[in-house]
Amino acid sequence: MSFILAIDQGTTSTRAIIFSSKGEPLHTAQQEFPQAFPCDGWVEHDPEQIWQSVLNTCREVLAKSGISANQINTLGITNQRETTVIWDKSTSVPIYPAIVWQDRRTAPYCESLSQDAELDEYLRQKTGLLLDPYFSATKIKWILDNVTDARTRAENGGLAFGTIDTYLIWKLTGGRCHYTDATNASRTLLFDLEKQQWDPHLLETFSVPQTLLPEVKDSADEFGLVDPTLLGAPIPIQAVAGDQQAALFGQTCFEKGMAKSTYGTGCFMMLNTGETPLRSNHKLLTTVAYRLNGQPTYALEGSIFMAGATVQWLRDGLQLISHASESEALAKKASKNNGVFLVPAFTGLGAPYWDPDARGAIMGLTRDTGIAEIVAAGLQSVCYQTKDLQKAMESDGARPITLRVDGGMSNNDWVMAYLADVLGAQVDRPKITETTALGVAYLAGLQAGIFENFSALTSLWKIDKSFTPKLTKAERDAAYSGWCQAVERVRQH
Ligand SMILES: Nc1ncnc2c1ncn2[C@@H]1O[C@H](COP(=O)(O)OP(=O)(O)O)[C@@H](O)[C@H]1O
Ligand SMILES: O=P(O)(O)OC[C@H](O)CO
Repeated sequence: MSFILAIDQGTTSTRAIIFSSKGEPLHTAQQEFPQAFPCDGWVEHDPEQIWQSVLNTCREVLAKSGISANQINTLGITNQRETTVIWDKSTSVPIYPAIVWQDRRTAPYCESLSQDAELDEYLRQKTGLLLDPYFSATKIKWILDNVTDARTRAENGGLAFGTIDTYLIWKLTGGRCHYTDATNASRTLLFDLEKQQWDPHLLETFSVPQTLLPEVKDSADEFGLVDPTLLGAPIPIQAVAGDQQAALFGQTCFEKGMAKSTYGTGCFMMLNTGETPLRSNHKLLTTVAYRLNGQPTYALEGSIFMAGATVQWLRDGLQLISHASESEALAKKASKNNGVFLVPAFTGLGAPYWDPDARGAIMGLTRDTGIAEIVAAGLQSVCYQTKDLQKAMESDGARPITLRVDGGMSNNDWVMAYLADVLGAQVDRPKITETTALGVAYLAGLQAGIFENFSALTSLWKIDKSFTPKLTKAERDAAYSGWCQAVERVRQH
């Protein structure tokens, strides 16, 4: 019997899950950790608390499973992406809190470079990304520019940079290994997508010394052995992938044209585009989906900031519901075609608009509008935003042939049915919606020889429910055009 331990280090919580050799989640431990918002638009995590949550959940899941660390064949790490940590190599102590992907503090710096059309095009071609505080490069620069002596220490080789995967590998191996994988590297704004190496021109542009950077490995590779004093055995770390890429892998979207959309706090839609990177002309991101045996497979990604978070706002902000799941019954009661649109631009709009100054709005209110209509409009906004991404992908010449969904909000049947309606396409929900951890477990299992190949994994994907479109094209177009008009009214850029 083989066991795989997957660590899923997310934005608000850490999970450790033990999977069987058939990809079944057997035991789970989860721990939330604090978020810090020290200034308007700033979001920080304490890397030490993240590390403790990883240790705690790994120890807890082992203890409650009755499986000893010696019986764990392999370990995989999947993580919130872009979040930036810099630490001292000799003490392993971070020199500043982790700057989280949502943090907007470098917006003025990005703005100051935004007139440089040449740089913009260079970034698009080399990294597949765009100039935005979301990615790691400007966060690294901010730490080096603002922490006393940091730049000198970095230039002298005393500091290390990592996204969360890299920091965890460092800690788990007792400071022996400074690695990342190609999916995480491809989110830094410093990585050449085609050459698969750090780009010297971008290191210079963002004033990042090369000595800070980790070695970039395949997503299934040898990332070192866990220090046996931590979990009780030297478990090999054999897979690393950013969480959205891991979800694509867990959904077994191995063929060009297969897409997944994850509905958690935000929504991340990712389409496998095969072995050649496809640059978007519609502000989608080009990214590494996974890299195996030195060969990258690429993806097109659309990132939406508010999906489940809109439901949280309906619950905590407006107090219209007490539990996220109540939204489903309420939405069913809403009058049809009521003309109410909720644009959840609470922190601006993500793909394909990238408008940081847009703000939220509810439009089309009448005397008949009640709680049900507002809740339904909140849920529908997630579907319309996915439609925006689908359209952008199509305009880039990449139509998804399948759409597989996962994440907490995908359990809402009303939302998934409306999603199929708005997209005019079938939406498939698998039995296991914990696809992020599953994806990295699959990668670790491939490296450890537990799974033979992609077809062994494909056969493990099982459908829970398919949603097929019921609206006519005219109805679909009318609803979507109402959404587009609502978005136009909140846009600033
Ligand atoms: N039945 C539901 N209907 C609508 N939203 C839901 C439902 N269940 C969970 N959610 C939303 O999904 C999110 C939780 O999903 P999860 O995948 O755990 O997110 P994350 O990993 O980003 O924390 C929450 O924002 C919650 O509001
Ligand atoms: O931690 P999540 O699931 O919200 O995912 C965060 C993304 O990786 C950010 O790019």
